[in-house]
Amino acid sequence: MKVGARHYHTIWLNDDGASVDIIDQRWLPHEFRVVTLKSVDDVAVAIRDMWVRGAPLIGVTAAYGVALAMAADSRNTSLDAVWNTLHETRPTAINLRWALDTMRSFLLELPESQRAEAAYRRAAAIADEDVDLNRSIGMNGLTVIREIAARKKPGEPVNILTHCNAGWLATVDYGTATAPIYLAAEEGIPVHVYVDETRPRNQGAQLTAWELKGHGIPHTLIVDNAGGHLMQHGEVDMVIVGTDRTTASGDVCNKIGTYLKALAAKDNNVPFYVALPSPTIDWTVQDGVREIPIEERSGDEVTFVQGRGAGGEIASVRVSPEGSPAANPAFDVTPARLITGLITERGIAEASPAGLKALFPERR
Ligand SMILES: CSC[C@@H](O)[C@@H](O)C(=O)COP(=O)(O)O
Repeated sequence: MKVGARHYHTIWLNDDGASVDIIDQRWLPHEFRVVTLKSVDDVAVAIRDMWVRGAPLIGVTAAYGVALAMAADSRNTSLDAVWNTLHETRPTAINLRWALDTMRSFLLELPESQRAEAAYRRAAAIADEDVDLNRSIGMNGLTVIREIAARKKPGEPVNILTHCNAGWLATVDYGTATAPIYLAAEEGIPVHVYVDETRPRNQGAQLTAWELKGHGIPHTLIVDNAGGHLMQHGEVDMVIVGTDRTTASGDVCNKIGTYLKALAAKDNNVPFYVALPSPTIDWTVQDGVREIPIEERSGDEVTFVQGRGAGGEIASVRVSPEGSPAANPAFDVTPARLITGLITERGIAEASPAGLKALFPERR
C-alpha cells in the first residue's frame, strides 16, 4: 500500500540479497523507519518486541527468519533451533507456527546444500501468497459492503467499525479486515471507518488511523468504550476485525476487547464479520476459550502510554499511580455464536465446524 507516493510492502529482501528489511512499527504514526534484520536473533526481537506485529506478518517474518538461519547453517539442528527460537516469541498468533512448520517440512526434503537458496524462495512465496489471500478476502468482503451500500441513500457512507490493526501493516499488503474497505473505496463506494484506539498498545490510533489517512479513507478515531454507544444509535452498519487464531469450530481469538465489541454488535443487530486467511485457522483446536494460549504482556504497556510530546520527541508517560499493579492479557476469544461470518479467501463461511468444512473440504 502507499506511504506518500511510494508503494510499500511491510517486509522485503534487502538489496544485499540476504538480510530482510521491515517497516519498524514501533514509531508509527510519528516516524516512518525501515530497519534491516540480519540474523535469527534480530528476527526474534522484531517479533517479540512488536517491531512487526499482526498474525500474517508475524508468520512471514518468521519464514524469512528461517531463511536467515539456513544461510548461516543449513543442518537439521539449525532448522530445529530456529523453529524453537521463533516459536517462543509470541504464543497466540497461529500463523507463526504455520509458517515455521511450512518452512521446516519444505526444507527437510532438500539436501543441505540447497536449503539456503530454497528457503529464501519459499519465504518470498509465502509473502506473495499473503498478498493474494488478502486480495481475495477483500473481494469476498466487498460483496457485504456492496449489499449494505445498496440499501443506503446516494452518497451516504457505509459505516464500518474495526478494532486493533488488521490492516496492511499487519500483513504484507492490503490487510485482512481492511482489504474489503480499500477495495470498496477503489470502487467508489462511500465508506467511513470507526477506528477503536485499542488500548494498551493503541494499534488503532497509531497504525489503522495512519493507514486509512494515507489512503484517503474517511475515518474517526474512537475510544475503545464508544463502540456500544455508537451501535445503539445506528451509527455502525457492520464490524470487521481480524484474528490471530480461529478454531475449527469458528471461535475467534483477536486483540483484547474484540469480544466486547461482538457482544455489543449482537445486542444491536449489527453484523459482526471476521476477515482471515486460511493460515490463521488452527484446525487442531475446537474450543477457543479453553484451548488458545493468551499472551500476557508487560503491565508497563498499561501503566504507560507512548506518544509525541509537545517538543516533538517520542516519549512514554505514566498514566497510573506508581506501584499500582496492572494486568495485560493481549487477546480474547469471541465465541462463534456471536459472529455473522468468517470472510476467507475462498468465500464467507458460517462460523461453525460445518461452515468452515464446507469451504475447506480437504480439512475433513
Ligand atoms: C490481520 S491481523 C489480525 C490480528 O493479528 C490483529 O487484529 C491483532 O490482533 C494484532 O495483534 P498484535 O498484538 O498487534 O500483533
